Amino acid sequence: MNVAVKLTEVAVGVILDDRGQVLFAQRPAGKPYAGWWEFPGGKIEAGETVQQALYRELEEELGIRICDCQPWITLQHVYPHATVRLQFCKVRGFDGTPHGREGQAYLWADPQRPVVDPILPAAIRMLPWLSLPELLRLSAAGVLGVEAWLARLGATPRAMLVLREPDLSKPELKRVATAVSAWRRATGSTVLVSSRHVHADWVGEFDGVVLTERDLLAASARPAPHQWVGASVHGRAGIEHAARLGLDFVMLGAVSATASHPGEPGMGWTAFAQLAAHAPLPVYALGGLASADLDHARAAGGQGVALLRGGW
Ligand SMILES: Nc1nc2c([nH]c(=O)n2[C@H]2C[C@H](O)[C@@H](COP(=O)(O)OP(=O)(O)OP(=O)(O)O)O2)c(=O)[nH]1
Repeated sequence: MNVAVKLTEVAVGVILDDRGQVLFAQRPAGKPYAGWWEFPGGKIEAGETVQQALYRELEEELGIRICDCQPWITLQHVYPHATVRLQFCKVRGFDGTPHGREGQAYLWADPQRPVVDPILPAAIRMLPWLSLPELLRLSAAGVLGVEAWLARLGATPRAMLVLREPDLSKPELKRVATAVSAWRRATGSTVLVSSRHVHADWVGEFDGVVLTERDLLAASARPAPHQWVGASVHGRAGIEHAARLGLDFVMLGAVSATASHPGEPGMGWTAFAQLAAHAPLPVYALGGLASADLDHARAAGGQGVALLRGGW
């Protein structure tokens, strides 16, 4: 027998300052999980949108009026007291100075070294995702030429890079991978390698892997022991499988027409938003984009943009 689960809808604000710190709030006495830390927010009332609920909650709790708020992650969590659907939004702009109007404690902290403890289980999942950049660069030696791309890479400061070169010969790949490893060490950058290359002996040092959609759908567990595991996907099935495996992000595309697939129009921002704004993990927009598209991606609930030609 199917028993319908009552879902409590919650709007949550991940409030960021200019230094990348986030605002944590302590749950007050009298509520479930009293004393635990969370991101500010609360239940969505009948007839409210997520943004309206968040505006109201943050004004009531913190005395701030938010003015820059975008959807980010949506996930469900089963607690003994309730099954909640949490819609986490990134808040980058607000008027007023946060102060605990209902007597709760608040604290700005670095999400990588939060000084608060314990943090609610559903909120703690956001912390590693908060260190993902908004701009993910895909290597472009195949499309720009090895020498031209390596020169541009050398002039690029610390970044997160995906090494993915389907069209290079083995010796070219080896040369590119050696140069990427040296750049990674020199800049303190993070390098992920496409799963199509991961077993090659030239691969060098790297920090994670990005699964092709085919490798993702064939996997039944998160590949170990990488720090970061992402996947390239084309739709809902890929997003859902990546979330089931506990991956860190997906790249979803193609959003716009790309030079590598001429004549294919891309899904467009509306279709991207329908998938990204409800995804339970960070989603990068991929395909025919430039850094100027970052605002579109943010507004559509994306983590940011993944750039191939447009990144160099
Ligand atoms: N605000 C917030 N709630 C979270 C987070 N993570 C998480 O699992 N939750 C859960 C805890 C609660 O079950 C639910 C939020 O409900 P709540 O009781 O705090 O909401 P509220 O402020 O509207 O409460 P109330 O006035 O109706 O009592 O979501 C988070 O980071 N922030």
